[in-house]
Order: sequence, then structure tokens, then C-alpha cells
Amino acid sequence: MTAVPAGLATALTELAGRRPLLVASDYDGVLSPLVGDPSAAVPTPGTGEALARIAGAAGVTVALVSGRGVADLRRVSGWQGPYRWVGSHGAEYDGPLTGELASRRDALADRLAPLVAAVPGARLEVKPASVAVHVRQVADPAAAASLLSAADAAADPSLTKKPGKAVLELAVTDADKGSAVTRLRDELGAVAVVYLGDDLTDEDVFRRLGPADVGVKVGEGETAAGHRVADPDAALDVLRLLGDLLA
Ligand SMILES: O=P(O)(O)OC[C@H]1O[C@H](O[C@H]2O[C@H](CO)[C@@H](O)[C@H](O)[C@H]2O)[C@H](O)[C@@H](O)[C@@H]1O
Repeated sequence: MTAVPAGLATALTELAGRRPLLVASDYDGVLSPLVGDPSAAVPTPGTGEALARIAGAAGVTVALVSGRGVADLRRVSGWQGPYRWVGSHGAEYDGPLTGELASRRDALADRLAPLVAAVPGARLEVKPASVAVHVRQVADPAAAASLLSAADAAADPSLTKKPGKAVLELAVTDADKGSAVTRLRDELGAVAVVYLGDDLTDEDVFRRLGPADVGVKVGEGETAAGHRVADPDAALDVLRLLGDLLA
């Protein structure tokens, strides 16, 4: 167990009495350590219990806000909790997406597949509203960079580019996590929001947080978040502290 940074602990203590409260988090790299195979990204042990405890506090809503599709997020996490499940970077907000996006996504996947197949270790992930080109397991950094450039060049202007950690995602919607969390905040009438995230797509949320909110960047890199912790283990410590404060 690591100590939660003092400034963050103080901010959470100040926020803990406010209701309604929204506690939202990204999944990969925050609630689950990054691994080579996206389908094997299980939660950090103890994280499900920490989230369930927070969700059990009166007036508190827990939301999982992921780039993954909701069905995939449920499967990979193994969680069933009473959470708000927001997937596909916010495109899946009220439930599964309609089928009309699927044909555009499939055509995109067909265009990208030969590029990915030509690079050993690269992986194509077809998701509800996007296609992701993963290079985490490409041994040659030049080949990885070149594949990401080629995928970027293959994107027509109707697509939304979402670069992330060893990945470039091309989305057939312009949804973003910042809009999704703002919509949740408004819907719940939340007077404060806690958000944890590790990647570029999470910056859309951090940029929209206000002075009453607490944003926590997990890991390195530039951020608009007011607080930072080192890794998913430290993120778990934040959730455990928040659970204690809300109890
Ligand atoms: O918004 P998130 O919940 O963080 O999802 C972002 C993307 O996460 C996954 O990719 C990332 O995690 C993989 C497993 O650890 C890792 O192999 C990959 O390099 C990371 O980019 C997921 O596969 C994507 O679909 C999500 O958009």
C-alpha cells in the first residue's frame, strides 16, 4: 500500500461530504494494469471490492468510462456492479449502439487489416464504434511507428482519431469521455466529481473538471488533472481511501 499524496487526500476529504457525488474512472491503466493482450486485462486485485464499497455509499454513483465497448468491459473486468457503464469513449451511454455504425466500422477494419497483418506483433481490435490498431507487442519500434502513421493516413475526415498508449483508434463517432462525464454530472445533478484516468482520451474529462472536482492522473505524462498517482496500485489506494471517507 502506498501513501495517497497529501494534497490529494485533503481534496478527497473535503469532497467526501458532498452529495450527489459522481465517482468515475477509466479502466485500462487505472483499474487494470496495462498488458500485451487487451482481452487479458483483468482488474488489479481488490479494485472491484473498493468500487463496490464506494457505490454502496448513499448519494454516490460510480461510473466506468472506457474506450472499450460496454460488453467487453463487463467481460474483461468480470464486474456486475450497480455502476453506470459508459463505453466506446462515451458513444455507448444509454445502451448498445445501433447497427448502422457497424457497416462503416467493418469497412474501416477491412482497410486496416492488411496493414496490421504485415507487422509482426501488431493487433487489430474491432470495437462497437471504432477500430484500434495496437502496437504494444511489436518488437521493432520503427515498424510500430510506421504502422501507426499508415493507419493515421488511412483515416478519412469522417473518422475521429483517438491516439492512446501504444494504440491508434479510429472511431466512427465523435463521442468523447469529457462530454459523457458532463452528461452524467448533469443527469445526476452531481455537485462534485472524482475522475481517475491515465490516457490522452481522459484529458477530455480532466479539462472539464471544476474547482469542486478532483481529477487524478494515473502515471506519467502531461495532464490537466490536479492530482497524480504513479500506477494502478496507487489508484487502488485512492479508491480505498475514498471508500473510508464515504463510509
Ligand atoms: O478508456 P480505457 O478503459 O482506458 O480503454 C482504453 C483502451 O484500452 C485498451 O488498450 C489499452 O490497454 C491494453 C490492455 O492493457 C493494452 O494492451 C493497450 O496497449 C492499451 O492501449 C483497449 O484495448 C482499447 O480498446 C481501449 O480503447
